[in-house]
Amino acid sequence: SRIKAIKSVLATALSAVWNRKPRPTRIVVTDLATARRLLVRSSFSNRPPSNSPSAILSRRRYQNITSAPYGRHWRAIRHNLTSELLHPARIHQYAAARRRALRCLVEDLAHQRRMPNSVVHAAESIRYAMFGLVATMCFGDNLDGGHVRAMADAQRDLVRSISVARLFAEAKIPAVARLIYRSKWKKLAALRQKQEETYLPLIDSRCRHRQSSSSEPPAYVDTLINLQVPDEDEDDDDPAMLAGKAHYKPRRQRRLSDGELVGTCSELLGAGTEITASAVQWILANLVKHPDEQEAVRREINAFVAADAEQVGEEVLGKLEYLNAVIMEALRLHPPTSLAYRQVMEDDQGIHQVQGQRILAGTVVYFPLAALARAWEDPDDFKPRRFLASDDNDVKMMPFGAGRRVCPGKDIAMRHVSYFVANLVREFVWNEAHGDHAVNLQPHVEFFTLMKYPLRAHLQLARPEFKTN
Ligand code: HEM
Repeated sequence: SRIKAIKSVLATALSAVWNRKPRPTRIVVTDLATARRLLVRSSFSNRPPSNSPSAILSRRRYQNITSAPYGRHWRAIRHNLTSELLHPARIHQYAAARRRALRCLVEDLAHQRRMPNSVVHAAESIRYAMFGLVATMCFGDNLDGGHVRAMADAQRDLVRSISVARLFAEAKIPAVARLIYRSKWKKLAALRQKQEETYLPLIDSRCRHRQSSSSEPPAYVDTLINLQVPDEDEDDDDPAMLAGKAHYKPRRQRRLSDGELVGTCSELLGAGTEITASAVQWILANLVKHPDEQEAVRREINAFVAADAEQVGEEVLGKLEYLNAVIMEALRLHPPTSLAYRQVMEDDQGIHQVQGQRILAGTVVYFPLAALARAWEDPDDFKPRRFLASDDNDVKMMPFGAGRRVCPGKDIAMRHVSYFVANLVREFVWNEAHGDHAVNLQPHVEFFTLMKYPLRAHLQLARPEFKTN
């Protein structure tokens, strides 16, 4: 154990002295108007190199939409997502999958509430339901339940390992860092390996039996398998490309490699599950803390949905103004992605000044989304009504970011969040549990902003005359 201790002291000293890269200048923007002005500029279209496990392990060869530098590859994979899976005309095609996921979740919660101590562990149940739904959108129907759970666990382990990946990302000489932190590197590589082993058979089987039935909506993987992306090695000197012209066609194209396919699917599962499930939890947690607001949401739903209807249908969601106000207020107070950030690119319109400081190309600029959403009266209070009074131009927040890198999943995220919250409030009265199980609104900020103490509550059937389970 003494040798171990000496090794660990040596490792810390070594990494402190010569293994850290010099950091670029960093600036935090805390004023919403400035944030909006900057984020829509073309020079604010890039993020710093990604520190995700997949990017680090592939020595930044596997890029997904979030990690890809602004350019042709990013444009191709982002356009594929927004014009295929997330196209507004496609959203309804996954309604059956949403309904199935909701039914399983309601049954699970109803089952838990009948257990002896009756405290429902809602956080994990919501996350698994959301994961099953997004996995269907990603890989198609007919997924085996055990396989989905294995993927969900692998995904969570990868999210948890982000701080470890950062250690290697920040190393000046990566080979030395890999030597010093050999066991951490091995663990990281094993996680990624496990992910590949669970995803690749699904991708392969999709290649062989694509869209087994014509009624099945296309899966994300189908679009990725067919996707042609510009060849990395091609020169970036085409004038049409440089001018961002729509007719630009790269000379050489290629398909995504297996590693890129896994990384891009993992991005959809991560964004579609962790962030959305976290948003649902924050909303329900606030409704537990504010039973009067919860009752107002339920009253609104019951005014639009027949008492014996199986569910709050998706066609009703747009009419539920109070529910929407509650969702916006929770996103304002607890944006599940707490930070947007950019690495400034060269700009032909000159140098920016922010808060009296010159921003040069290469500077990393942070936009803390929760702090930017405080320009309201009583900013710490949960007051959904403020959104009933404001029109779109008046909405002083941006939980989905802004500019070219704005969240492409905004519409589907709002659909999933409102559908799940509406139905969960219609089925159950969410009451505060006591002692250690009481709702605690403290955040845990990592890659996403999760609840530090996952949501637990006492659930009571809201319409006992109609059997939930
Ligand atoms: C409530 C749920 C969600 C919230 C609050 C959220 C928020 C965000 C934010 C703040 C960003 C960074 C934007 C910026 O830098 O300006 C982002 C990026 C992104 N989001 Fe979401 N998101 C959510 C759900 C989703 C879903 C469901 C998907 C996929 C279906 C998704 C896919 C992405 C992707 C791919 C990016 C990177 C975009 C790029 O770099 O071009 N998000 N999201």
